[in-house]
Amino acid sequence: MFPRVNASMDTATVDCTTARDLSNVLSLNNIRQTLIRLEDTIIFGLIERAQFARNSAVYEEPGVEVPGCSRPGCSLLEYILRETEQIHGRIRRYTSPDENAYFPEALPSLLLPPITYEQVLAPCAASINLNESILKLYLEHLMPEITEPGDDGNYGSAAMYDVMILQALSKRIHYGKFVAESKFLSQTEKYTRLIHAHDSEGLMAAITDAVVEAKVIQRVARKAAIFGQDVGAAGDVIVGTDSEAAEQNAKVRPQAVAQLYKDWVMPLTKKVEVDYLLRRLED
Ligand SMILES: C=C(O[C@@H]1C=C(C(=O)O)C=C[C@H]1O)C(=O)O
Repeated sequence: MFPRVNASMDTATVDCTTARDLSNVLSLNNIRQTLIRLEDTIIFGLIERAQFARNSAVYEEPGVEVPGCSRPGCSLLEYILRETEQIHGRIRRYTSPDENAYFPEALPSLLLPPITYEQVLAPCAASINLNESILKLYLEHLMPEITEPGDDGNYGSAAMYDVMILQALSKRIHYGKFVAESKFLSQTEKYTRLIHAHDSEGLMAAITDAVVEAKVIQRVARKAAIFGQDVGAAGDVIVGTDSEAAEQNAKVRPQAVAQLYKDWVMPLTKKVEVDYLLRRLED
């Protein structure tokens, strides 16, 4: 996805990186397209997770017994998340500037030769990681909102979808670094002034686009209603998309997804943007 300098040994192999023009990577339109695509991943993940009960045992410490976990007494979710990062880490996932690990201190050595990426972001980007807040938001707010209370024993499936959603949320929210860089480049003087004045509120106001935010909220609610429909072989929609039917029958409530974006996803994305900008001029 991001431009790389030395294609190293595996140019012909499948990787998430393809050479692209830098101005393309930082065009706000392209960044917005990526954010829109990530909405699909997040909503499909929520739909998958919502078919299972809350299954609190997955999150308790210690809940389900996981003898192999590197931290004694850790939850099943932590175990699956850590182990997933071990596998993905070996194939360079967390060397890409658009990926952030939940356990960055525990990343494994690489199995594939390293990639040198184009320096798209300022150096501070590497140390901005809001995953702790994302995990907290997921467990305390999102999980109770999208799942029915109870225990259906599907611990593995629940944890697997939790990991998928957590990774997608993390990518979406940390994409704020690219949004911020793009906005900084398009109005460098204005942002430089705010950065020198350490004006977080001014930066927050400058990056905020209320019209875009309103569209995001409307779009994700609509997507949740559409993706949650059952479609017959002839293309007939079995569950209606009018708002009442959608709320009642949807696999994940459209309003819950809209609320998630309004209260958490966009505010955290903007926090990433402001954190990045405050440090944008550091060496
Ligand atoms: C992503 C942008 O920046 C900000 C963050 C948004 C978001 O998280 O979706 C939306 C609008 C802006 O307030 C943008 O302008 O497109």
